[in-house]
Amino acid sequence: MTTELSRRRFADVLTATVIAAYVLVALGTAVSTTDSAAACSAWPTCATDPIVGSGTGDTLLYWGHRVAALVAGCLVLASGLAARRVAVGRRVTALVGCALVLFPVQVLLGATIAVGGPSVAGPIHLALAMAIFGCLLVALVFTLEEGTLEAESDRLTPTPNPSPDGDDAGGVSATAPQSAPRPTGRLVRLRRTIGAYLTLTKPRLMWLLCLVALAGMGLATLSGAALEPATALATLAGGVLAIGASGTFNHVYERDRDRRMDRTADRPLVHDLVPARNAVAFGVGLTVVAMTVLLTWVNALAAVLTLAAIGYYAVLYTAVLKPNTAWNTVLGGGAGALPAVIGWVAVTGRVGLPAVALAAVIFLWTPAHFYSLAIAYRDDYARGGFPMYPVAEGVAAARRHIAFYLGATLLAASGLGWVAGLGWVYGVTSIALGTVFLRSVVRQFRRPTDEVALRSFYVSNYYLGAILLAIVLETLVIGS
Ligand code: HEM
Ligand SMILES: CC(C)=CCC/C(C)=C/CC/C(C)=C/COP(=O)(O)OP(=O)(O)O
Repeated sequence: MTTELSRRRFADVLTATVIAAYVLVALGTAVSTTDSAAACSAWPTCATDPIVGSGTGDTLLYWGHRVAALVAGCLVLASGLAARRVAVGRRVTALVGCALVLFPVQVLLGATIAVGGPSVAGPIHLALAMAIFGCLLVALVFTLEEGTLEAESDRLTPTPNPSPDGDDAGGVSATAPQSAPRPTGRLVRLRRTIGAYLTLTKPRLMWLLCLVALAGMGLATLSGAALEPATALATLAGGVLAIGASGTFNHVYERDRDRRMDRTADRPLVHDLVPARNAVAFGVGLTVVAMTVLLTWVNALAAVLTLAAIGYYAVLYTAVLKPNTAWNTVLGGGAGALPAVIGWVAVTGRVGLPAVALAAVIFLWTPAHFYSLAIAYRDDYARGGFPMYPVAEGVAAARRHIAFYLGATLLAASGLGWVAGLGWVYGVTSIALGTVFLRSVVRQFRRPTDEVALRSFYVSNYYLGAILLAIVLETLVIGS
């Protein structure tokens, strides 16, 4: 009991340390991409009065970074001391020990940068900060796992949409849907058919994917290119049509498996609300209109990349990866990452590094986003015959991967801020929502229920939505 309690306390301290280390990375990136470092050229205090000196948000960032470094340093020390007292295992002790050794080196590097040391110190400082965060996060995951695994089987609740007869994973569902009764009125029928076609386009995915493309366009303006409103509108319109097309092809290909899954059993093709042949024609039509819009009002490269994205989602992900490998989500993430590059290309006509950095953030975020949902719906995916990661490798392995991909996403998002030169709006948003995302994932270990996993899924969307909005704000609203 006492051991349990002290291990739990250790996990609390380590969670706080991981959050502090993340805040430090994100603040450090924001400091180096703003002019705030110029306001202070001494260490550990500034030569001038920091507040009276400028009083800007940039100065607050700068001081925030120093204070966060102090707090994080104390917490790393506290974690190191606690690891010696609590029976946490050698892996955890070694990882916390690494962070403890690296931290003073990092402080010295920081001081060197503050007093105007060599420019190579900056990237090394960022890399070391990421290494410290990585060590602490992995240590936290191992610690939390020790407390989670025993309780696992008792505490995982049934999937959110359990079939009425409690059909087991892997079996063909006894809940195969009946075709819905046909409505009689013509207007009702028309409304229902339009609704069915709309559902085929997967409209719920569109807001976030449009934000990805808009952020890509915003980043391009930082490189000096001008964004015409007509280009932005045409790119988004082409993107929405393309997502609609690929979503439609996905519905057609998966209609038999969708029938077996509770979450998808009400889809239009399952109920023959739209004949498969008409759906294919609809998808082809949307693709043609998307290409026409992009070729007429944007540029050829944006059109080619959009066609590649449709092929990626509809063929590579849906037909090849999803039914055949547990790596489907990781490899499939490229489809969702492409709109970042498409947005940038729409403005500049070529591919650029910040766009690739944004694409990397989306790519790494995708497993952290989807595995939580796949945990909650694991039985359903098993019924559909899909080897999603939690189905193929188990919930514990999936949860561990969520934490690692989350860490990689947070670091990649800081790298994006650095590469693109984003400022304090992006920095503060990343810190606030990144912390919420981190806490929601830690909660999955503490309370391993499907409800908590689902909540984490939604938080992943808010996190990405918020940092994309911050990029749009900073580049297209404040910066314009
Ligand atoms: C392999 C990659 C991905 C997989 C397997 C995946 C899977 C899913 C699934 C199964 C849903 C629930 C859909 C529904 O019930 O209608 C969903 C919802 C969603 N996904 Fe993803 N996703 C992926 C990538 C992405 C990407 C790249 C984005 C955007 C950048 C995205 C944004 C969303 C949004 C906004 C929702 C809607 C959440 C809501 O209902 O409010 N997803 N995802
Ligand atoms: C510009 C362009 C065309 C971009 C394509 C972007 C895109 C649609 C990304 C993929 C998102 C995705 C795989 C969602 C659903 O997964 P799922 O199909 O496995 O979900 P399901 O189980 O609900 O069918």
